[in-house]
Amino acid sequence: MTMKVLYGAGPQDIKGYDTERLRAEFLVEGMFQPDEVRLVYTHVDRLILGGAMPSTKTLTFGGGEEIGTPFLLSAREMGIANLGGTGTITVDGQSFTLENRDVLYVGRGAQEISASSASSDTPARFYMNSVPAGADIPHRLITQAESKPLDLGEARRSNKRRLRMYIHPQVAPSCLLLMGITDLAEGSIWNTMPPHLHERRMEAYCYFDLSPEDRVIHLMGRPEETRHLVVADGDGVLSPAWSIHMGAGTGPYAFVWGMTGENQEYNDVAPVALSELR
Ligand SMILES: O=C(O)C(=O)C[C@H](O)C(=O)CO
Ligand SMILES: [Zn+2]
Repeated sequence: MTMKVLYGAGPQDIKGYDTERLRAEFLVEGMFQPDEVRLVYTHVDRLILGGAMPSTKTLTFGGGEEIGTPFLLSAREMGIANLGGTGTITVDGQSFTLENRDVLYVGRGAQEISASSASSDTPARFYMNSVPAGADIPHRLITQAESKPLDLGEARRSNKRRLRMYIHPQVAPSCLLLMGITDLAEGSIWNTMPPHLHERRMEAYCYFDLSPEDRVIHLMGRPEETRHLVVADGDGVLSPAWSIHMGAGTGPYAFVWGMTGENQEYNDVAPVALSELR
């Protein structure tokens, strides 16, 4: 297992960032590598994000040496979304089979986590978000069928999409983690349109199901001074509470969103009018 650290940046900092620096602070590349577990610890609300892609072997992790606790989840909870082929996550001997777009909630106190794929031809791609937690909540598999759907946007505005909530008070309660997956309707390209801000929660995205040649142009920053990141399949993006987050794809795509902060009120957002964007 590898763990990189990102320290985070504020709106004043990014005024002077060039493309390389902006990408270094906000874009997480290379999370999914065959037979590796790659995590990134960010000081943006202490969210850890990362990927595990078991191909030919079972990957075992869960030690806490990098973060100064006995185990990785001694004081944290975790959501694991499967973005690839069928796979299994075993948490302290309890096994869960995750099909594509199923999500596992792993509660605080888990010690040993292992990940394997049903087939090395179509390996599982396990995407993880972990945040500090104040209570022990039992591990729980949330299948796509159990998630709560929300249909947004319109085809004529190219922003029709179905958002599914998995780790959410009405579906599978957690301490502070929220996690879901949004799929764009065929022909639609815009996510999170119109955009919003939520000062009380940060957010992380992981874009997936893009063709190798396609990209998402992810918009970020203060509404009055936006920046963009050009994002490929499997890349993660950090969105601090001060930043908008929205994107347009050059081809089909989906993304996982994860949030943590002061509350779990999904609707606690401030809409941003498109006329405010610069
Ligand atoms: O397409 C969307 O809209 C989203 O998926 C929005 C994210 O869920 C989000 O930004 C939640 O705050
Ligand atoms: Zn948001």
